[in-house]
Amino acid sequence: MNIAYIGLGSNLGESRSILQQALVNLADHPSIHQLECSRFYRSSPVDSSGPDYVNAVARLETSLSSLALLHLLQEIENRYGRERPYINAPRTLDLDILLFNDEINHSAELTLPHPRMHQRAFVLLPLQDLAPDIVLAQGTLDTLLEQCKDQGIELL
Ligand SMILES: Nc1nc2c(c(=O)[nH]1)N=C(CO)CN2
Repeated sequence: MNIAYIGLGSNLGESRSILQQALVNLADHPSIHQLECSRFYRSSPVDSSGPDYVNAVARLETSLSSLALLHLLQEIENRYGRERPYINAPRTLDLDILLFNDEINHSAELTLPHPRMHQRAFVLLPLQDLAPDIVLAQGTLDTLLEQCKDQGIELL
C-alpha cells in the first residue's frame, strides 16, 4: 500500500464546504483507505493575489500509483468547476500530491516531492497536524516553518 499526503486549497466559492466534500469524494473511492485530514486553515495568497485561501492536508493509503492518483485528483478538481485561466489563478479546488512514499519524480506531469511545499506555511502547518515528526529533504517542519513565518495563516 502506498502512503500519500495531499494538499487541499480553495479560494473561490464556498471553500470550506468544497474541501469537506472533496474529502468525502476521496474517502468514497474504492482504492483509497485510511483517509485522515488536518485541521482547516485560512491563509493569505502566496505568489498570487485574490481572496484568502482555505487550506488543509490529508494523508491516505492507496493501491493507486502516483500518476493514477494525480489523475483522480484532477477529475475531482474538475467536478468543482476548476478552471485554469492563468498560473496561480483563484481556484474552487486545488488538490496537489505533496509526498508519495519516498518517491522522487520529475516527469512532465508530476514532480515529487511537491517542489514548493517546503516554502509554504499553508502546507507545512497542516502537515504538522498529521505528521509532526516528518523530515523533508530541506529540514524539519519547525525549521521550515520558521523560514516562512511572515506568511499569514490562522486556524479556522
Ligand atoms: N495561501 C495560499 N496561497 C496559494 C495557494 C494556496 O493553496 N494557499 N495555492 C496556490 C497555487 O497552487 C498559490 N498560492
